[in-house]
Parts: sequence; structure tokens; C-alpha cells
Amino acid sequence: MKKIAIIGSGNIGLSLAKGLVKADFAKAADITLTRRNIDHLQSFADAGFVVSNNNKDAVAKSNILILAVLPQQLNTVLDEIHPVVNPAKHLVISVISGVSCAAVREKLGADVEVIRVMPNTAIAIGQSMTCIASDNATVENITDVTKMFETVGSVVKINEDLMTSATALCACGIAFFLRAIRAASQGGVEIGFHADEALKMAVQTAKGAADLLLLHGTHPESEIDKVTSPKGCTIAGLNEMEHNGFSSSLIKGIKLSALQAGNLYTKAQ
Ligand SMILES: NC(=O)C1=CN([C@@H]2O[C@H](COP(=O)(O)OP(=O)(O)OC[C@H]3O[C@@H](n4cnc5c(N)ncnc54)[C@H](OP(=O)(O)O)[C@@H]3O)[C@@H](O)[C@H]2O)C=CC1
Ligand SMILES: O=C(O)[C@@H]1CCC=N1
Repeated sequence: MKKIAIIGSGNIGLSLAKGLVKADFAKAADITLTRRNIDHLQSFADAGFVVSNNNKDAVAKSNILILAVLPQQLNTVLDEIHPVVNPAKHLVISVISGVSCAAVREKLGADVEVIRVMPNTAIAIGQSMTCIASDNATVENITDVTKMFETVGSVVKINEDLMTSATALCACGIAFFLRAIRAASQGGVEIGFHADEALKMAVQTAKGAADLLLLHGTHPESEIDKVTSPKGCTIAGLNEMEHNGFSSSLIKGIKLSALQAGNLYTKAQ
């Protein structure tokens, strides 16, 4: 029987909890959500989740332990739960950016199996791109955790040294693509649409573009070639965007996010 404790139920912890229940991976009653201010979890309590501000108690009652606090909040939590973490009983999953499996074990004990997982907020609707890495978990536990996260999106197993890159591309990436959609809708308003219709059109167009790549398995440029008629309006707009640094700004932003993701924990010490 899976009993899950999510320690630090904020944006990603709650997205994960919603996704796991929506996917029928777990029942709400089998997931304990913790945070210090549990008043903010009332709607989740109403939906059947167990809510608590007692991390030790939540850990003691679970076998899958998901760490989802901010990097700068982690050490306090690890010091607190250390006495009740049992390597024979608990599998530790950390979604915390910039914190290695080894750093978690330094606080919880060398025998504890730790799997690092980097999902994104689309996990709430079963559409996460989740990257997984571990330096000491058994093949069986990695397989189980892969299956768990496959119920809420796609999973890629990577080497741990690429985890901060995965954070930038996939977890931060949600915000990057959302900002691109917002910009497109703002352009739509300038050329004549009301804001609500412009947003709806931009969202569906973005979804169509992503699905073309997913369903055709093609490269973006090959799909772009089908849109850019010779002397047409698409290539005119696209080249204007490139002259203004469209691709370059995305690449630079992703590189800076990856750098920052790698420094989150050390900066917090
Ligand atoms: N947001 C995202 O898209 C993603 C985030 N991540 C990673 O997930 C982690 C959480 O990020 P995010 O959800 O955005 O942050 P939030 O600030 O939204 O969530 C952190 C939660 O931890 C709780 N918390 C803090 N201290 C404690 C404590 N001692 N015991 C129990 N709960 C505590 C906070 O609530 P309270 O103050 O009430 O205690 C808060 O709800 C980060 O490490 C981030 O790098 C990873 C992938 C994606
Ligand atoms: O912005 C952050 O630091 C976190 C990590 C990835 C997404 N949000």
C-alpha cells in the first residue's frame, strides 16, 4: 500500500498531489500534505487529502517521502525528519532544484535511497515533462518511480549532472512558453482581436504547434517550412523576430536559468 507524504505542499507539491489523484495513482486519503501554514490547505483537506503541519508524523506514516520545499528551507526540514527516516521503509524523492542526492543523504543517512525528480506544473493535468536521476537507488525503485511519474506525463531518465539543465528546460520552461503565448496574444490585440479571443487563438495555435511535433515526430524547422510560403507573410514576421533576437533570447534565458538552478542550494547555505 502506497502512503505518500509531500513535505512542503506549495506550488509544485500540490500540482503533483492533484496529478497523482487525477491519474488514479493514489487516493487523496493516502497522501499527506505538509506545510507550516495549513490554513492554506483547507480546500485540499475538503477534497480528502490528509493535511498536517507535523513533518515527523507525516514521514512516520508514509513510505514514499517527497521533498518539495524551497532549497533554502531544506536543511531545517532534513534535520527535523532525520530521526524518523528509516532506510528500510522510506524511499525519498526530491523535486528540489540544485540539491544533489548526496546532499540529501548527508543529512538523512548514507543508507537512504534518494531519487531526484524534476517535474513541471503541468503535472497537475497529467502533462508533465519529468526528468529522473539517482546515484544510489535500486533499479526496482527507479522503475517504480518512473512508472509513478509516467502516470502524470512523460519521463526521461538522465544523469544527475544534467538535473539543473533539466530544471531550466522543462520546469522553468513552462513559464517561458507561457510568456511566449502571452506575447503572441498581445500581438493579436494590436492587430484587431479582443484580448480573450486573441488569447484563445494563441493558446490553441501553440498547442497545435506542439502536437504537430509530438504526433509527426518531426523537427520544428520541417514544420516551419510548410508554413513559410515564398515571399509570404510568415517568413517576413519570423525573420523580423529573429532580427530582434527571438531564438537568441530563449537560448540565453535557458542558459541563465540553468546556471541559477545550479547555485540555488549553495547560495542558500
Ligand atoms: N514551482 C515549480 O514549477 C517547480 C518547483 N520545483 C522545486 O520545488 C520546490 C518547491 O517549489 P515551489 O512549490 O515553487 O515553492 P513554494 O514556495 O510554492 O512551496 C514550498 C512549500 O514549502 C512549505 N514549507 C516551507 N518550510 C516548510 C517546513 N519546514 N515544513 C513543511 N513545509 C514547509 C511552504 O509553506 P509554509 O510556508 O506554509 O510552510 C510552501 O508551501 C523548490 O525546491 C523548487 O526548486 C521543481 C520543479 C518545478
Ligand atoms: O523558479 C524556480 O526556482 C523553480 C525551480 C523550477 C521551477 N521553479
